[in-house]
Amino acid sequence: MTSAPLIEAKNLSMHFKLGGRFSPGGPQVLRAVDDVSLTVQRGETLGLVGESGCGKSTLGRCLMRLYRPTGGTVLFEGRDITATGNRALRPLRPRMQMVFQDPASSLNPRRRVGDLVAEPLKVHPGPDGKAHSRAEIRARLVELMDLVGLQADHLDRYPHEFSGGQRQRIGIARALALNPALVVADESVSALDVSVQAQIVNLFMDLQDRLGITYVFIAHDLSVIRQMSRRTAVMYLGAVVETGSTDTIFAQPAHPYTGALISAVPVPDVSGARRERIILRGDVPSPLKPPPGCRFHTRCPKAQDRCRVEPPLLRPMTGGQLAACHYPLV
Ligand SMILES: Nc1ncnc2c1ncn2[C@@H]1O[C@H](COP(=O)(O)OP(=O)(O)OP(=O)(O)O)[C@@H](O)[C@H]1O
Repeated sequence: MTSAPLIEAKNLSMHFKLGGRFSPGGPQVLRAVDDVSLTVQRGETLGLVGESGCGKSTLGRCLMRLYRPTGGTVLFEGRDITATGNRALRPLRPRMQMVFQDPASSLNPRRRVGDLVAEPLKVHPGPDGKAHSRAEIRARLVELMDLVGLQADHLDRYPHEFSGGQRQRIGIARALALNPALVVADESVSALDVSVQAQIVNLFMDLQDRLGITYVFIAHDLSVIRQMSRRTAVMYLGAVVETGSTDTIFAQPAHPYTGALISAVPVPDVSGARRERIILRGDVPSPLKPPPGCRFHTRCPKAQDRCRVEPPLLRPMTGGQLAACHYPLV
């Protein structure tokens, strides 16, 4: 057994080139992900949290190599896959799967559930290199339905016959079809009602217990992140500003941005203490032109002169987490 992390990103960047020579502003570079390093151990969940547009989905897609990063490296099971071509990636594809936010748009409405869930099994051969037989596929479909809490007779129905939560179960069954080691769940419960959300979160956790799957769980909802993930990375404007144990980050946020996110939601505090609400001023700056120094300084209630010029590096805080801040909260 190797102790290498399942997935590791080192100084990962994804810069999109926008416009061209002839567009009004000329070519521009959008720094969706900027110098991010993180590791995810086998069988754990890393929560990725941050406001809309901070780069969570782009980072998830780089980790899965759906995007080829413009800088840095991605290691999957210890192997550098940063620049691996599509052909060489193909045998790895079954090992990493994505569950999206809106199952309605990712499931073709004209195909039966059985066909939708079977598709990955038809595209990819089994571990022995042979195509799956019809009997194998049927048996696997029944098994998958059971795993996600649906019934075998659901396989003959169409997606529109299901509720939002059930459709997400179908999306999860499809993602699990090939026994992935890594699942990147991108806002996978965000579109669901709160009670249904809880059921799907429980399903994700139950599947992790049973199958040992590793999750990168992307959400803007902190309570979902808190429930799901042992470790959390907080992103702001393309960068990770704080990362560490979820319990520590929620109990003692060090970065003022994390503090503001946590203070904005009614998260029960074990000590019974009321948190002071930290109000952020202004809007998130454009990733086309991130502020110099600390990229959060334009909105930070604690910003000082140094923050406007010197970019803070991630460094250990008293609670044990890492935070990129010159003047942390703790
Ligand atoms: N293919 C692309 N081309 C150009 N810009 C992109 C592309 N994909 C994302 N972006 C930009 O990159 C930034 C990060 O987007 P991303 O979707 O990763 O953020 P996010 O945190 O996942 O937000 P959301 O929760 O709203 O999806 C945004 O400014 C977005 O407009």
